[in-house]
Order: sequence, then structure tokens, then C-alpha cells
Amino acid sequence: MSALFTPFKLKDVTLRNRVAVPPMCQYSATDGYISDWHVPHYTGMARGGAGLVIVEATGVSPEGRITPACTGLWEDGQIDGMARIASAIKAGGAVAGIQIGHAGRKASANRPWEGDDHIPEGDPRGWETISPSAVAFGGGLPRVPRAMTIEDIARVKADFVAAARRALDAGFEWLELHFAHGYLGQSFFSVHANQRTDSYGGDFEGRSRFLLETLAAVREVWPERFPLTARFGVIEYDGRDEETLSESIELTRRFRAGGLDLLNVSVGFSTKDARVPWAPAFLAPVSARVRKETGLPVATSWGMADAQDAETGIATGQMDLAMIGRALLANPHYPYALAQQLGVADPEWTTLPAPYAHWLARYGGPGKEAVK
Ligand SMILES: Cc1cc2c(cc1C)N(C[C@H](O)[C@H](O)[C@H](O)COP(=O)(O)O)c1[nH]c(=O)[nH]c(=O)c1N2
Ligand SMILES: CC(=O)[C@H]1CCCN(Cc2ccccc2)C1
Repeated sequence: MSALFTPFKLKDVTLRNRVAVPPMCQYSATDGYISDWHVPHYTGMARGGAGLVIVEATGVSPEGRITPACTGLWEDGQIDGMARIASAIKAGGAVAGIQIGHAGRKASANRPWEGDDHIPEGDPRGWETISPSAVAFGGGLPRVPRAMTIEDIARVKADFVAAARRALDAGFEWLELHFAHGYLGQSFFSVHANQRTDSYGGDFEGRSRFLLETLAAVREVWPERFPLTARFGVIEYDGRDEETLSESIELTRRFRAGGLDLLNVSVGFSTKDARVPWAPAFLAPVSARVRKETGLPVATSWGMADAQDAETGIATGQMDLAMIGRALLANPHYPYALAQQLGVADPEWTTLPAPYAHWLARYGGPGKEAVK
């Protein structure tokens, strides 16, 4: 019996298995509105057999996008397109999730294949960036952000709440706050990005305040029956890992007390000088520690695609969900291959829709004997 292919119930939502498609920007939107790219893309991901599909980082405001081509939920007109995506994911048999976020000092950037760098100041495609402090990320993102005022902070929190409401209206049943990867939420917690001397900076309490207040505000509007989750970088690989991890674990305990239902464990990416130990499943031991020391269900990703790594991750309690990203860009039906490799009974019917499963259940594969 495969641990990866067992259902996962969280609040009133049940995932058919532990394979999750993490949010992956498609950089295919216009003014935050989806295009003809998105519904087929997410439909394919859901039909491939994953238990959960989380829609890409979606801006809570125009300036909260990473690039001009990122999706948004800052205005009601954007709900309809997102509703089509949510409906398609559910029809494909997966739970429909969405990540909402604000890119902070990493905003106003070109698409990865067009430079992955800040749009030059003065270029009409770009916009002013904001962050806890006027400290640039550096490298290809040299633009110095404007330090947020208390009014900015209040506005952005309200934007998260409004976007959460729109996600609910669109039919999503799993919400993920983007508090990772060097974007605004992560930046408030990061000593690299947050040098404020007011109540939103300085010590652990100050650097945690924006994240905890945003969670509390969203918790008020997101229904108890649906999972409210966050993706958060618990480690920076900047030479201060033990200090960062212990602070992150304490903050995760407070997330749990504040009503968070699951943490998607990731990397902070707050500094361009990070030395990330890239390797298959490199974050799994960190995920295990967070899960053990906080008691909160966790998901994690980063090289979790190997069948044994994913199976071990779940079977040994390192994580509750394995988030598999690029392998699913390569092959949205990869959950079918995982089920086959892990010896799941009826792998076709476990992962694929009837029009495919019926025939594949009696198909030997390329180069094998013809249909029986
Ligand atoms: C094209 C693309 C786009 C995105 C990502 C990645 C890639 C490749 N990733 C990170 C992603 O969710 C995942 O954590 C990483 O890709 C690591 O997992 P894999 O090693 O790919 O399985 C990502 N993460 C996130 O929290 N929000 C996002 O919108 C995106 N966007
Ligand atoms: C929005 C977000 O969190 C994404 C945007 C794309 C790059 N992601 C981070 C990433 C780094 C290296 C390989 C894959 C992914 C973060």
C-alpha cells in the first residue's frame, strides 16, 4: 500500500492522494486577467491525477504582482476567469487551491525568459515597488523599494482580505498565503529586508506582526470548513540557519494558534547570497522538524518528484503532502507514473479520467504488444 496514494482530509476537504501541484506562475495574464492559456493548463494538471492543484501566485493588488503578466484578484472582474479555473480543476478530480500574494521588492519584473530582472525605472510597463524598508534585493532586482508607511501596511492587509473573499467567490476551497520566496510577507520576517524600527520591525515580535495580522484578518473571512494555509520560507541558507529555523518554528506555532491549517514549508530566498543545498528532497528533513515541533500539518516541495522520495516523505511523517512542480510541467500525468512505480492497484483508475483509464488499463505501453 502506498502512503503517497492515500487520501488526505483537512477540515471539510478531502484530497484523493498526497500529490499536490504547487503554485507555478504562468506569466500569461493581462492586467491580472487570465488568458486562453490558463484553463487548459490547470485542467491538464487536474486531469493528471494530483490530489490538489494550487493556482499560481495571484496579486492582491496591481503592484503586488511579480510581473505585468501575473494574475490578480484585486478587482471583482477577475473573479469570473478564476471561477473557470477552479471549476476545471474540480471537474478534473482535484481540490482547487489558489495562492495570493504581494511581491514586495521583487515586483515590477520581467518574465523569466525575458530577463527575470527589474523593469527599468521610467519604463511605463513597470511600477514603484514597496517593502518593509528601502533595501533592494540586489542582483537582477536592484530597484530600491519605497519603505512602507503604516497606511501602506493597513492597505495591503485589506487587499489580502479582499482577494481572499474573491477567491472564495470564485469557488476555491484551499487558500495559500504567499509568505515565502523573498516576497512581501517573507520580507517582513527577514532581517535582510526588514530594518524597520517601529512595531513592524526589529525583534521577532515586530518582524512577525505583519504576517500574523494578515493571517488573522484573512481567517475572519475564509470559512472554517476550507483549509487556510501559507507558504513560508523557514530557512534562508544564509549562514544563520539554526537561528532562522528556531524563530520560524516559533512563528509557525503562532500561525497555528492563529488558525492556520497547514504550512507549506519552503525557502526564504530573501538574500541573493543564499547557498541553497540543491539536491533531491533537500528540504524534507526541515519539513519533518517543522511538522514535529509545531504539530501543524505540512507540505513541502523542492525536488520531491522521485517516487521513493515522495513515498518516504509521506510514509515517514516528514510531510503530509508532496508538492511536485517542474516534473508536472514536464508531464501533467506524472501522478500516473508515480502510481505505477509505487505498485498502486489499478494505477490508471487511481489517477486518470475514464476516457484515458479504460484503455490504458489494458495497454502495455510504447513498443509493447498491441492492444489486447
Ligand atoms: C515556472 C515556475 C513558477 C513558479 C514556481 C516554480 C516554477 C518552476 N514556484 C516554485 C514551485 O512552486 C516549486 O516550489 C518549485 O518549482 C520546486 O518544486 P520542484 O522541484 O519543481 O518540484 C512558485 N512558488 C510559489 O510559491 N508560487 C508561485 O507562483 C511559483 N511559481
Ligand atoms: C512566485 C514564486 O514564488 C516563484 C516565481 C518563480 C521562481 N520561484 C523560485 C524558484 C527558484 C528556482 C527554481 C524554481 C523556482 C519562485
